[in-house]
Amino acid sequence: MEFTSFSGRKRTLAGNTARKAEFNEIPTISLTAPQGQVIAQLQDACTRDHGVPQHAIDGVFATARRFFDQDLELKTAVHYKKSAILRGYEPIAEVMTDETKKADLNEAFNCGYEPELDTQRPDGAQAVDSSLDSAMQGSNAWPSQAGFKTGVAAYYGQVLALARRLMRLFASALELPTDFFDSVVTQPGAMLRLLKYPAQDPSRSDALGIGAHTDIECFTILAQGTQPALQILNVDGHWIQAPPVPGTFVVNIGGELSRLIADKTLTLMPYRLVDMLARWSNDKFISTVHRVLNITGEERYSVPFFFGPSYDTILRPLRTCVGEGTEAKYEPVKAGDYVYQRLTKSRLSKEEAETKSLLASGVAAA
Ligand SMILES: O=C(O)CCC(=O)C(=O)O
Ligand SMILES: [Fe+2]
Repeated sequence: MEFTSFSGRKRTLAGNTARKAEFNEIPTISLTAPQGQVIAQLQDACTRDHGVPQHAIDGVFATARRFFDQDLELKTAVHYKKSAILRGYEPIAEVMTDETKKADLNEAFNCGYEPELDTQRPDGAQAVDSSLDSAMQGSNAWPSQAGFKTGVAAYYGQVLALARRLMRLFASALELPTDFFDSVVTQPGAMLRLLKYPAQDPSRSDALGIGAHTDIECFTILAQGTQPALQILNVDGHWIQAPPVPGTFVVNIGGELSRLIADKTLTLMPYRLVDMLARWSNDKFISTVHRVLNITGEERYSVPFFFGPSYDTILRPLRTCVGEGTEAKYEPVKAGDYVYQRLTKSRLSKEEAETKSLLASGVAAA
């Protein structure tokens, strides 16, 4: 059995069931960065409160519940296929995250960065800078539900501030100045996703809430609800469970970092980083494969926040990750174009994708 990621990287699977693992059972990789500096900063970030108030976390889960509880008709008013950049509502079994398998057993809502959601926005910024040209240039599709945007915004602003803090740590871990990424995260490619997995028959282990995949952006800050269903592929090719720990987030991140978790408020999981950072770091940081299998017999909610640079950023292997016999493994790519291509692949048929790109380029309208 094998998993092939978007970039073509293959991982051998030792089996298809997940075993229970101790939370601190982690693969360890060593970061060759100035360890003292990185570790000190990580400790600082991990031992302080993660900074996201519990009421904002509770609020976004309550908002998600209210949204998903509505009639299908109200939800499909913001169906993602109506959006040029695939924002909005994804009904159950329409997205196929693992393109070789069946459609995902979840319903979801996606929204992206807007200055209005950003408590640290530059003064006066009202809208995303329209000169940030990329295939992901566009606006959110907000449902009419009262209080929806407010509930999402209260959480988005807080988790965004945490993500900017973490981005500085990654700069250090990549042997770059701490502020290296600051200018590309003022209007970041940052997508918040509300997810609801229905209760499924526990004997149906072939029905995946989300098929095996790697995330697209630089890292993901995941708030899990109460049901354990997330599984990650460890270095030996075994699926291990990643249960929710109250008061914590899961951050898809490199192994060494996860040693600092202890009982602190920021939970750094043994995931490696996700695809954009793999490209940027020239595979110094490799993305981790994960999936969701909700056989708890209960509904499950989760709220991932996918954080990456502004959509007009060109991702090319960083200078600290190439040279001296290390070739660049990836061609430069514009962040937003990369995200758009990835989202499209699991969401639209070939014909739909072609129509959308014609619309986006103005050809169909002409
Ligand atoms: O629901 C979860 O715990 C993870 C969701 C996920 O992996 C994703 O949306 O990419
Ligand atoms: Fe994911």
